[in-house]
Amino acid sequence: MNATNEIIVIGGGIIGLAIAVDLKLRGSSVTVLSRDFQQAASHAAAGMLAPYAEKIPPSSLLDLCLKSRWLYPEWVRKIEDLTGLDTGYHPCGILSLVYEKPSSLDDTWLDQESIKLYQSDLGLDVVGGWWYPDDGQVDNRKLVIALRQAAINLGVDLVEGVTVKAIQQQQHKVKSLLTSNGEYEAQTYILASGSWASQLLPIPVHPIKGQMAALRMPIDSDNIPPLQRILFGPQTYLVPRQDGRLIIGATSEKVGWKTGNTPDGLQTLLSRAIQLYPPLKDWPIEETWWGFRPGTPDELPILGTSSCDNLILALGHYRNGILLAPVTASLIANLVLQGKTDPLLNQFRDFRFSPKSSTNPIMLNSAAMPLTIFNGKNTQSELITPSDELVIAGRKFRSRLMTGSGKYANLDLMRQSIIASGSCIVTVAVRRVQTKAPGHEGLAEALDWSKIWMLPNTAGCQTADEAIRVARLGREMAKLLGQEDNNFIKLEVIPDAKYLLPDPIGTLQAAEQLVKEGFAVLPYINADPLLAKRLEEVGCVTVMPLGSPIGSGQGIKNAANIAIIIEESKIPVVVDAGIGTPSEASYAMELGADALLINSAIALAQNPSAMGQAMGMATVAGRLAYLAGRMPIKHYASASSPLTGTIG
Ligand SMILES: Cc1cc2nc3c(=O)[nH]c(=O)nc-3n(C[C@H](O)[C@H](O)[C@H](O)COP(=O)(O)OP(=O)(O)OC[C@H]3O[C@@H](n4cnc5c(N)ncnc54)[C@H](O)[C@@H]3O)c2cc1C
Ligand SMILES: CC(=O)[C@@H](O)[C@H](O)COP(=O)(O)O
Repeated sequence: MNATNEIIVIGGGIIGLAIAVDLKLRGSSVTVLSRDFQQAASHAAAGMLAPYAEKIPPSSLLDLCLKSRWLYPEWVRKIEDLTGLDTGYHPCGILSLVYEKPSSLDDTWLDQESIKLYQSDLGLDVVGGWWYPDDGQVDNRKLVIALRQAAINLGVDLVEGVTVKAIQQQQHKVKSLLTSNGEYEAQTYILASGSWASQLLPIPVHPIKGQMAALRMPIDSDNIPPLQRILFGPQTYLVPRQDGRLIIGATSEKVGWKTGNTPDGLQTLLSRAIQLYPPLKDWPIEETWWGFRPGTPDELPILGTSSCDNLILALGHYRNGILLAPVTASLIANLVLQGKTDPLLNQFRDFRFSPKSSTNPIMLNSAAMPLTIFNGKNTQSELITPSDELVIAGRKFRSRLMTGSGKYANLDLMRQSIIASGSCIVTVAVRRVQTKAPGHEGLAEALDWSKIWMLPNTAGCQTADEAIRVARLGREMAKLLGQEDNNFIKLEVIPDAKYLLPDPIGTLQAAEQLVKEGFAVLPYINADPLLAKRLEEVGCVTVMPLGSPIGSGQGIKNAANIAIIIEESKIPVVVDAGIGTPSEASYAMELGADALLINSAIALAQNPSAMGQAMGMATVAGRLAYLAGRMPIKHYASASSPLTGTIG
């Protein structure tokens, strides 16, 4: 165990380093743990400080960006003074160029003739644009080097080449960090690990790849290069550095963690650049590279406190992390040291992705809802209101029915049945896919995983250790299918082959470990309210009590205990296993379950696709009935028609 620190920052990109320097300057003791400086987006970026050229509409994000741009000159001067190093800060202005004239023009618009006065030799397609004198650039590579040096000079403990493998939590607090360099403890932790944050916590941050290139600009007899201002065109920008390099950016690709420059990426990049400014076609290429922008579903950063009392989040800066570094550092340092959330941070809190929040939902496209027409209306799409979506670990799902993928006669039937059910979460047995067990060959290819959220499960594991190992494989499996940020695991620890009843102790042990490793754990349990509570306390994101043994079709045999779990749980309750008919599905939902998981009843029906649809409808019906509130039960009858005014 490393000595107890006051503050540990996870991630040594521009955001982590800027925060560490700010905290250290205010007297805190700070450690930064970071894996790889070269892999950081901060190294890959173009370094534009461009709130206007980026056309960020009036919003909290624009306010944040403008404040940061305003802080920039003073901030870089401080870093340069601390280190004697240049940061390449250059408020050179940005010329924003378009190929199509906008429909409404104000008096800042520059037409083709006027724009030539700002820059000659522009591409013939350029019809005009705008001049933003206050936007500018910093040389992000130089800046990060200077920030690292500043951190070292100030006495920040900068530990590089170390990977944080897990954030260990207990009772809503981070207890310690498991790293490739042993265990670290601190009073406060700041997560600033950019695109990789979702590997440690269930946070909706994902990589958006950008490919880049640098050319060497020629110079004239006075040593002046042809470009001195940034040119910001459609899907491309040219950033002339003061040392004569021209940075060309950037592609924007949702390809997960696929590294490397590609022929297609570079061709796109260079042809867009030549279209904007043709003379560069003859300039020598100096370097090509790529990086991962930390994207979020609403393209806003995630800043502020988290569900763990001593963990602060500073990530998801997407396209503007270089620009946003000074303001992020200042607001986060205030939050850590004074415990106050600045109103500027309000729109950026992580709880906007949580159940009670109505803004900016994370939408996962559901599989097609069953087209069931009653009175000419599509009942399902009308009846599920956006505010009634199922939310698990901050992720929203349109359907409350989860389905299994086993026991179908063939994969086509499985696919049709799942689509008919409207389910958008499908559980897959990791072990059976890995071993290509009968019915599981080709399963990965059979479903459209861009529409369906995979719920890997640890079926076939008899002990906690086995389940932990298989869960890790599950996470890799989801990644291979393009779900990089999928850290969900349906935890099954089942030593009993006859009734397939789960082992409560093994389940709790495995859940504790998997939560520490950053999994969103959905444990399958017997309907035991105390166990459900313990699992909630260790950080599971749902509990999944069984209705009756898996595959038995006996229905809901333990309604009283399930009702207690529902009453006591703060996390979603998913009734899993044993449901045999739509009426049983509806009953579980009427009890107040948040969701259901059904496999055998659909797969083994004579017409699985029709049964899938029926189960989907029953889930919706039960949910609506629960929300509507049932009538009271009475001992005696009470006539429906009025008794007054009856004849004779
Ligand atoms: C091609 C491209 C062009 C861009 N252009 C601009 C621009 O012009 N202007 C602008 O403002 N922004 C730009 N950006 C965005 C900007 O680069 C990012 O928003 C910003 O760098 C994010 O900084 P960060 O510190 O949060 O993340 P990063 O810079 O990615 O740093 C994260 C660090 O955390 C470390 N880490 C991750 N996981 C772990 C772990 N488990 N344990 C230990 N360490 C870990 C990583 O190794 C990395 O060093 C661009 C980005 C790209 C990719
Ligand atoms: C697929 C899966 O996870 C099952 O183990 C689950 O418990 C569903 O049970 P039924 O097959 O009884 O619906």
